[in-house]
Amino acid sequence: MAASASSTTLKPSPSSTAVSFLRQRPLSTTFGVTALSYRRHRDQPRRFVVLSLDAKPTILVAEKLGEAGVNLLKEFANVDCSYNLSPEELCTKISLCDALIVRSGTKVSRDVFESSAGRLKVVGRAGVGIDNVDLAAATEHGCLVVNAPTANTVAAAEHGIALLTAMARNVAQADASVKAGKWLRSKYVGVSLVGKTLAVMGFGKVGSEVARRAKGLGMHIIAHDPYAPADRARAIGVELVSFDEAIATADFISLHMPLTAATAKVLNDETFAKMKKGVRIINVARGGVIDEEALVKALDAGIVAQAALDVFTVEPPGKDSKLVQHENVIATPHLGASTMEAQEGVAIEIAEAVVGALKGELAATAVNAPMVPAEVLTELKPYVDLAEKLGRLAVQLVAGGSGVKNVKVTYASARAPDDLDTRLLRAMITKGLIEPISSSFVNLVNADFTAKQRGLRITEERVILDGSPESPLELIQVQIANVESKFASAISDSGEIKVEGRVKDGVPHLTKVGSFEVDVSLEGSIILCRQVDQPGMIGKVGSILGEENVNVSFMSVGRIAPRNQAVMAIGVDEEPSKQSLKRIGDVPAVEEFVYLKL
Ligand SMILES: NC(=O)C1=CN([C@@H]2O[C@H](COP(=O)(O)OP(=O)(O)OC[C@H]3O[C@@H](n4cnc5c(N)ncnc54)[C@H](O)[C@@H]3O)[C@@H](O)[C@H]2O)C=CC1
Ligand SMILES: O=C(O)C(=O)COP(=O)(O)O
Repeated sequence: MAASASSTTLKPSPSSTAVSFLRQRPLSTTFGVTALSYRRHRDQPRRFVVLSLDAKPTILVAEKLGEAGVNLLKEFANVDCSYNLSPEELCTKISLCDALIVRSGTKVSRDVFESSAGRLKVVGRAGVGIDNVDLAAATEHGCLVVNAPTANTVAAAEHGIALLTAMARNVAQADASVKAGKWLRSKYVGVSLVGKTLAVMGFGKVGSEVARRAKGLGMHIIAHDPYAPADRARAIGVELVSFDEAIATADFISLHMPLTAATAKVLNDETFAKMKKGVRIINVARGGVIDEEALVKALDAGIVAQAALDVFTVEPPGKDSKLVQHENVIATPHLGASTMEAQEGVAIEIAEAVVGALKGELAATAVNAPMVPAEVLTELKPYVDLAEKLGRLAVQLVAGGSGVKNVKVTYASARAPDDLDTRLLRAMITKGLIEPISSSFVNLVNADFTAKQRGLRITEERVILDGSPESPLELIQVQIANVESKFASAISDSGEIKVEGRVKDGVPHLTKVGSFEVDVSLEGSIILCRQVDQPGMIGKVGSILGEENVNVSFMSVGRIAPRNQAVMAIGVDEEPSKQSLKRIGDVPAVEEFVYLKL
């Protein structure tokens, strides 16, 4: 066995699949005709008439975009700026366009991709969130989606601070009352910010900029972000704390996490009840992170004294929305990114990305998966699944606050290094490591870029096995160094979180956790339990899950020695309830356990 080690360069490779992906449809066939129309004479069959022939592509800009960006687009393409299109009008126009640029106000639905009949090659989102673009449909139609993730960070942070200060001093309500001819000086006495505790929930690009600014206002800043490195927070004088501590001690809570399955309605009846009475809430992230009905109740009960909201679950919110109409709520119409400067920056960022993508260049901010040559994908498919799932498992084993910086991936294969392109596998491991903890979408095009942006260093090692290389890989191992684990048994003898997997009969399997051998197919989700090896454990845990009809797909026990420490891996098809997980934890022989979603 020989080992060769290498580091990822973290530079986009010009030979990336993105290039072949975009070039699958030759530009000349779609760019040759920029405007088609048909005339139908009463007695003649329908026929198409070419109105103009042009070598330039056509870009539809469907929402207001900064002038500098529009000018950049015009140097390369015919640009059609048509705002406020109805869904039907958008679908009609799109069949004549090679690229589309939108912000958050345009729904780029499956219908849009279907109506484009294959001509649309790039959708550019002039901003961060791409929840208004049907990514699955885009990918199915071979359309690349790019966004502009950094140019509006400061604008969003500044808007958060604007809402914080305006709320504390009742600026919006007082302004309305003066304009209504009133002079209510004692009604609008506010609260001071200096010395108050602000909890920043989500310490990413926007959250950390908010923290920096709020420190300048003399506030004490704490932050909750299970995945942010503590040293980055410490560097700007911010203490990372648990979710419960953050919400229980804060006078002000500012939300800056992405909307994910884990953050949806994270502020709800239960969590409002844990807050300090009179807390004030700011939301410039996504409306869906708050249970809006629960917020109205908390405002009525005085638990929440005031809320300042830029984003809503449904935008625009209904005119009779109790939340918007609440006297202690101030609201803005999703203005976080709306400064002249941010919009110019975003416009340039997105124009460059769209033009580059139309030219077939690598798109560093691509957010959907490009197509990989079919023959490569067929062979690698189960390993691709294995890679992503090992990444997802590994990152979920990290204890909050640890930060993930150094990941080592080992591929054991009998193939010569040149015969195994690991870029796709590395991208999928990166996707698995990053997606559960961020709003980033990771694919083959943007994996290295995203990892670098997050300070995540992925090193790869090839272990060359003897024998005939029938399958591309024998095993993949993912190790995360310098972190603590919420499941101590996942730490290997050498001190890293370690998971290892193989493909068996075309199905990815988890075969090692820490130093324990297990064997569980990576379908559904997994419960890992460490216990004292003894008879009856499988039955006990199985019957707890059985009682609530959770189907166990696989169970395996890896142990050090009979009647010694053992790790049991249980694959489950459905998500067990919190109560069942608690009951498993309460089984006397169970020393620790963790539930991991795949
Ligand atoms: N209102 C507006 O106009 C704008 C809104 N946004 C929104 O602001 C949010 C933040 O954007 P960025 O800072 O650019 O994203 P980011 O990806 O840089 O930061 C998000 C942070 O949230 C953390 N996080 C993930 N899960 C968490 C959890 N369960 N609890 C606490 N933290 C968690 C991540 O570790 C990451 O550090 C996004 O939702 C984005 O869509 C961004 C720009 C403008
Ligand atoms: O960039 C984001 O995520 C935003 O929420 C900004 O949206 P907008 O471009 O202003 O419609």
